Amino acid sequence: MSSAADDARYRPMVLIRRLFVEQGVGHWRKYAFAFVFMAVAAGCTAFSAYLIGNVINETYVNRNLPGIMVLGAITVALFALKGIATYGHTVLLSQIGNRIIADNQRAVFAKLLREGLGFFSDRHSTEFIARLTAGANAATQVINLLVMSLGRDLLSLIGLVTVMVVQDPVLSFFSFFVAPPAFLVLRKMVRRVYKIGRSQFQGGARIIETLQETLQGIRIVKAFTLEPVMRKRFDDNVAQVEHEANKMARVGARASPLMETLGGCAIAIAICYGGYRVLETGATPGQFFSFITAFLLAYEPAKRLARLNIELNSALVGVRVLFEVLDSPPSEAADDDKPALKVTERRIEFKNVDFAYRGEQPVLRGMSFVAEPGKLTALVGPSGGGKSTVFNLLMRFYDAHDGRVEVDGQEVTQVSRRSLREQIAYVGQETFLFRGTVRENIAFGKPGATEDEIIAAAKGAYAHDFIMAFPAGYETPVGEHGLQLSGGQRQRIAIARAFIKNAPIILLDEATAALDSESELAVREAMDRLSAGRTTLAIAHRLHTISHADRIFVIEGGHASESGRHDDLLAQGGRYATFYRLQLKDQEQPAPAAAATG
Ligand SMILES: Nc1ncnc2c1ncn2[C@@H]1O[C@H](COP(=O)(O)OP(=O)(O)OP(=O)(O)O)[C@@H](O)[C@H]1O
Repeated sequence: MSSAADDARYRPMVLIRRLFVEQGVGHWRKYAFAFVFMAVAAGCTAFSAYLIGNVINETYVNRNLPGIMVLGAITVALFALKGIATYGHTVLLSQIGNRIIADNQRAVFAKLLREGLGFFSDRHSTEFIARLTAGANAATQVINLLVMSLGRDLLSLIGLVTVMVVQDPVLSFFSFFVAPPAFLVLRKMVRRVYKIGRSQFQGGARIIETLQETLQGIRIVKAFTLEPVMRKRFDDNVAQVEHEANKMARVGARASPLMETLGGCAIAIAICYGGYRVLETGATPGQFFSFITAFLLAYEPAKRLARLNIELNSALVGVRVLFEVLDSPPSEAADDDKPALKVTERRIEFKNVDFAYRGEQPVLRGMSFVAEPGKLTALVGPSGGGKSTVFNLLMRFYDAHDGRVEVDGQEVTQVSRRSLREQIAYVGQETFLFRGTVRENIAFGKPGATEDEIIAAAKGAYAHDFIMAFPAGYETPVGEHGLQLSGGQRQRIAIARAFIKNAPIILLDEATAALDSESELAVREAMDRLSAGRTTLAIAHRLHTISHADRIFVIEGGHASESGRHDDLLAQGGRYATFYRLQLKDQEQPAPAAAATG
């Protein structure tokens, strides 16, 4: 729910002012040209209404054929000019609109990249997609609505009303009596439209959410035959949006009967009183027809202007959402002005670190350990013990609440995030491959990498041979989630990506958990090569994968409860020894059983 302060910050007038000041003003030259074109088009419309009077008089009163011919020629010229002017302002406004959409999309995307991990774990990713698309479009819609209304409609109205007043001031006065009641009715509808617009927007966002979630989890959806469940979810969302859209249509159209009746009254007055003046007072029929033409032509722009508030309020829902995204302070504020991390020895140390993701629930409690330079240090322990959290703090996805996380004696919070992350190569549990080719995915580790570097990295990760076996080799597309590759192949491409980064610190998070023995062996060999000579911190669930580690820390309850080499820990007969025995037993049993750690 939005607070009262937020509501004040996002009042329609505030949003409109910000839109123009922050997004519209930069395009003022194009807007000025567009206004000139709109003024020309409006002038043509008004003048054509004025000319009708002359046409009628020349035809019926003066019976002047050459005069009628001239009027015909002028009409062609007028409409051609109007066509050119309409083309001009339409193209200009579209160009400005497209630029504003693009700028907003860039701004929202840049904002998202400045957010920390906490921001994303609290929200559903599709929320951003809905905001990115709907918000950016709504900004353009609002600006164009206002520009078109003030430019095209208001200028046309001013021109046509001028013609009406020139032709018959008294009749004009009587015809305008319908305006005040029409405005009163429309005012009442605006609030309701805004409310329905918000709920319509949220429904639309949920449709995108369900769609994206289903696509991302399509394997699970199919494997668990969840199609009916997903269809029901989708149907419910679509039905809600349809319901809101119908409601919006009803409310939006509710004014029509009254507006049309009032319009009919005004036209009837014009016809009766104007006809009476022609018949009884000798006014020229040209005047009368010109007035009626101007009146009828003014009817549409007047209706559009009267409904402007409704249209605006419906579009402002999206603008508010857009500004809410852009206004919130980034949770990972830029810190490039901090000194860069200077890696000398490559020593990592956690000193009595406390941390909680949420409120009072501590995840790390007095976590202390050292990863010695150039050595393999393993973190093992039960699921939820805090192993991945150690990585999160080391890469500064989150900051420790107490204690120190140091690299070569420098506290990580005192150096810039960029310089810290540049020194770390990370291979995660889930291998994420970006849309693109194998080559591009490896090169993400080092933008601008040469062909030789890419091949060397792939060879280092034992990936070169299988990549070359693909018909397209390094140019093989790997799809949005790398679906065409096996788990082991994806892992090795991820390791190649870490290889090419050539960072002094390596973080490996349970990279072999999902692999069969053969793939696991290949990936382990690749990881061993990657680790050689670098400081490596590895999270492992299957203890045999790190039995050769230089030092193993058992992480339990948010701190390191035991540490030592594999053999020493076994000899100690503590928690590590228990885990190890349990895992051995699991492996001996034919039925799959849950590993004791993780
Ligand atoms: N983003 C988050 N927000 C809130 N709580 C979190 C978040 N990430 C992890 N936690 C919680 O922190 C605790 C430690 O999680 P962590 O992922 O560090 O454990 P782990 O030892 O790596 O577990 P696993 O072996 O299962 O991967 C868990 O209780 C988990 O629920």
